[in-house]
Amino acid sequence: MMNVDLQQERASATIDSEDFAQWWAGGKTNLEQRRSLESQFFNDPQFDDVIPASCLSYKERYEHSVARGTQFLHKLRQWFSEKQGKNNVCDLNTLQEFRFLLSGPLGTGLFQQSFPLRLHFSMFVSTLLNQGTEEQQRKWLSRAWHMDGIIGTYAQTELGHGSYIRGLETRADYDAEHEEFILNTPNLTAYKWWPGGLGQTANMVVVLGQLYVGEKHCGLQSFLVRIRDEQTHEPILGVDVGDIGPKLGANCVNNGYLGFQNVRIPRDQMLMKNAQVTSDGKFIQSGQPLLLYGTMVFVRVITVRDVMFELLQAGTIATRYSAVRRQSPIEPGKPEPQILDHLTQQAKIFPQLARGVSYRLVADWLWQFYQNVMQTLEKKDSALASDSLAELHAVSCCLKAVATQEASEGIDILRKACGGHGYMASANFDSIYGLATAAYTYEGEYTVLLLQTARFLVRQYVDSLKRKILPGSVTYLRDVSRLVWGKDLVENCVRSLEIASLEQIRLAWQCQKEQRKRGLGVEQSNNLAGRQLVAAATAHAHAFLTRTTVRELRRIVSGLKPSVAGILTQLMELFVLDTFLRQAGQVLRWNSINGRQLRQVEQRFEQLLSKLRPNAVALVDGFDFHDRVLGSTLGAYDGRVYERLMAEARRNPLNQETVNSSFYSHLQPMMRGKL
Ligand SMILES: CCCCCCCCCCCCC/C=C/C(=O)SCCNC(=O)CCNC(=O)[C@H](O)C(C)(C)COP(=O)(O)OP(=O)(O)OC[C@H]1O[C@@H](n2cnc3c(N)ncnc32)[C@H](O)[C@@H]1OP(=O)(O)O
Ligand SMILES: Cc1cc2nc3c(=O)[nH]c(=O)nc-3n(C[C@H](O)[C@H](O)[C@H](O)COP(=O)(O)OP(=O)(O)OC[C@H]3O[C@@H](n4cnc5c(N)ncnc54)[C@H](O)[C@@H]3O)c2cc1C
Repeated sequence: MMNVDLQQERASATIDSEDFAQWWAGGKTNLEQRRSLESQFFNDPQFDDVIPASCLSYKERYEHSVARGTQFLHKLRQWFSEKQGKNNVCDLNTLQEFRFLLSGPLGTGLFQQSFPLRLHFSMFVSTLLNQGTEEQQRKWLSRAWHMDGIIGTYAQTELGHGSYIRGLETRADYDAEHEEFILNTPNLTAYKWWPGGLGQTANMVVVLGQLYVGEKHCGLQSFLVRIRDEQTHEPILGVDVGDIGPKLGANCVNNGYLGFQNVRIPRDQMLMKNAQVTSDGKFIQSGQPLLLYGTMVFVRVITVRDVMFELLQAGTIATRYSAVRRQSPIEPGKPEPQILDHLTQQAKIFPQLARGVSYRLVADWLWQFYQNVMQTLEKKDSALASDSLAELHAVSCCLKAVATQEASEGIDILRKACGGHGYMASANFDSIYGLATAAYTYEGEYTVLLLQTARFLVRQYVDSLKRKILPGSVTYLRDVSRLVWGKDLVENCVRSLEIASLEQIRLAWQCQKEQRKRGLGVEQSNNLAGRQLVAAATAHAHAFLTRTTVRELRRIVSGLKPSVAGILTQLMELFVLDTFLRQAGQVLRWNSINGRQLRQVEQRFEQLLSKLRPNAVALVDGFDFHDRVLGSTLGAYDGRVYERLMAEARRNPLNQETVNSSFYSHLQPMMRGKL
């Protein structure tokens, strides 16, 4: 039976959640296909949970995720190859599509704490694709794609170094006589530490190590290394491998450690698309060295989409729960309202929904931009390629940093918006938050990535002073006009964010110059200007996110059904106004905006909350998360929150006996003074 409040919400909404769901899924066919695929898995008893996953031990969780992961991949592959037909070869688009099935809603529905085979596709296969020569791809790619004797992962980070990649200590020495590389872990800090699936799952890795040919250091290169025997799965001689242990979240990923002692691999297992070692030991750098970092760029790009889903999963749970939960009369003597009617509750939840929708539009744009840059890189026009890569790096770094930070913060706001019940593991905010906050750190830590973007921004700012043509993402730096507060509030807000960004970049540049004038070197000056540089990259990200959201929505809006267009326009506006208000410190620092104008924004913000209120439940229904994807007692479609909370408590293994054995062994002796 459906909760009556949710029934009422759905009946009185002015948008059709099905229309929204079709747009969200990329069309009716896509939506139907996704639902049919999900039902094949979610209705299959072999994918049911007997015991709540949160009640399993760490080891049991791993074993469960491998058992389920292999069944999942087997079934999914069959479905995917039928769908792809003859096109079932591994290229960038196919990989992205498949990876999305693993880590998007379907994968999340089956693995709330992720699973260890994910890295094989997102990082191992993508590295072969990006960094392997054609010959290497012929040898390895199809096998890897079909997991034919190969389960891979990406081993870059070490115990001692993660952010500063050039500091990695793993060594690969070329032995010309045997045409082999010899891999070594010279000390404890050189142990690989963190790679997902490395602990007990993977049998091959892409390893990043410092290449030496004789005495000559040839920089970091990537190597394909077998670490476990294909048949027995025992570690190869000289390989020391294991799992690093429980973490704050993502506890089924099987993150591992790895050390090498004189492990030999053939010469053709260095990935040689951009750099080669000839058989007689000549090192040739034939491509742009930075392409070695290509896998990281790829994952940063797709992470924006991953955290968008996590934020909206949490948003769906909090919205439905807030429509079911009744508490605290607004007027004395009146019935307790749905907590969603408290304006402050709307102000916690709706901006997160708006942010998620904005990330969706920006993630689509970013993926397109990534593909365009990849095509440019193939054209071998080195100047153009290097400019495009620099822009892609800068944009993807700040978007990944800010999106993961805001999504994690948003998920925690949504968790708190569910009061005490939000803290239950069965509400599922812990898993969702655990994954989102991991993304804040992995694939480039937040501050470290913002500093990368800031370098690019300062350079573009200096170019703007020289009146040079600027890349698309920063053309606004050419516009030095002051803010003219007009009728269009959205435009006022976006423009003031752009001005704040421009001025903050200018300030960061001035700080660097001041330090240089004091006689400090470039690096020390950058370090001392660090706070301003991070503020500049953050301000740029906000300006870019708002401008891109507005532009992308306007580009597509005419092709949408009026009710979908209407709610998306409200959400876009809410996102822009919310960003402006949250960044008010920066905005007011760099723009002349008076109290009346600020109040105008606040009033419109509050008005938008009221406008969205009647459609909130229909909107989150439109994201079309299956109950299994939400995995939450608070967020299920039928709204039977209290029944589910109680049923889940009763399923808890502790409640399977009326008296636990610890009573006889400890409590009773304590009470009888017999300890
Ligand atoms: C079921 C559903 C579940 C979903 C969720 C599941 C979660 C669990 C599983 C998730 C899987 C996670 C997988 C994670 C994997 C990893 O984390 S892999 C390791 C990633 N590591 C990093 O990202 C390290 C970050 N550090 C760096 O990238 C770099 O070291 C640096 C910070 C960028 C600095 O590099 P350095 O070599 O020191 O170079 P610099 O001297 O600073 O820069 C030189 C110039 O190069 C430019 N540059 C740097 N990187 C790139 C690049 N990638 N592309 C292009 N250009 C680059 C840099 O800007 C410099 O340019 P100039 O300013 O012009 O000199
Ligand atoms: C869940 C998870 C999964 C992961 N999966 C993988 C994987 O599959 N493969 C893999 O190779 N790695 C993986 N990693 C490792 C991950 O990429 C690194 O942890 C990440 O890049 C951060 O590096 P670090 O741990 O060295 O942090 P640190 O760099 O030590 O960061 C600590 C602090 O130092 C600051 N700091 C560091 N450098 C600078 C600087 N230049 N300027 C200013 N401040 C600085 C940071 O801002 C931060 O506040 C994973 C990590 C996690 C958490």
